[in-house]
Amino acid sequence: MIKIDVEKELIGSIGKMNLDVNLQINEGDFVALTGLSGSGKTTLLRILAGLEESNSYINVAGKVWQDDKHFLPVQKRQIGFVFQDYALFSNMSVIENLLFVNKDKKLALELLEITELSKLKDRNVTTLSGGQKQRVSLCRALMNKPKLLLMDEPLSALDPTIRTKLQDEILTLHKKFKTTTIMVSHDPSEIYRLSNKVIVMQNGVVKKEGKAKDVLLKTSGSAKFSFEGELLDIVKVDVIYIAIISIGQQLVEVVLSEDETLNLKIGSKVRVSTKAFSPNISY
Ligand SMILES: Nc1ncnc2c1ncn2[C@@H]1O[C@H](COP(=O)(O)OP(=O)(O)OP(=O)(O)O)[C@@H](O)[C@H]1O
Repeated sequence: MIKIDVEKELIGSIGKMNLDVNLQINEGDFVALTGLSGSGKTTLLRILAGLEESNSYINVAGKVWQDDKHFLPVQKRQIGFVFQDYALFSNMSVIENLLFVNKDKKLALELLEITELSKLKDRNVTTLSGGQKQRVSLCRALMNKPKLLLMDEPLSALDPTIRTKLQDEILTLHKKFKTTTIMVSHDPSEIYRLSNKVIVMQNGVVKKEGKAKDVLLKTSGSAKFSFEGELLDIVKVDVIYIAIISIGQQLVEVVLSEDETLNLKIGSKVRVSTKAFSPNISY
């Protein structure tokens, strides 16, 4: 069990903001941390890692990492950290990056095998693609068998195909090593696939907590499905109008009557939903 009671006064974009988070996380949980920009997600990870001062109580598997008398420094907190920008040692090869953390060559080779990096093990990390670098970073974070793996938007710089592949590898590694994980993500499909618990932060506090299907799904009533997107354009074709909406990586067209176009503004967020097979659009 991981018990966290974090307090810190932050200076937010509209003035002072209290980061005030009280959580219990079970060992082996995969927690997704989400919420608007500036809500305190990265600061929470940094506090857990011991990179930031705060008034906090942090207890991991019965060991106090931090309370009003103790402050375990970052190198003693058995954590693995994966950042968006990889943070690899650029003068080293793939395997050297891993062995720098821990000399366990058997574990290093096993991690490289799972993430399909075995053939690249002697390559300098600067010659790798973004997806390969992030795999190395993930393997390196697991080399000291952390009690807690912290990942701050690890896949957000990668293109969608590579991203899905890395999600699969993260899942495989999580099943094998059962490392308790907290991952910051803004991507609902990623959160749904990976996590067994979602925490939504807003202005420094936990706004919602629960399983992805209870926290993230917005379909309600008789709506069969529903997507959020951005209205890019409305094009007139003969007597009808077609709204062009970007949803994730896709462009979607929805036919509208002239009346329906009146309240829509190009650039605004819209929701495309369907009841039975008749799509409608609301804003
Ligand atoms: N050490 C600090 N002292 C005071 N304020 C801070 C400190 N660190 C961060 N902040 C402020 O706290 C707020 C939360 O920042 P944080 O980076 O944790 O947000 P976030 O939810 O991770 O945002 P994003 O999704 O954009 O990365 C920001 O307004 C930031 O300026």
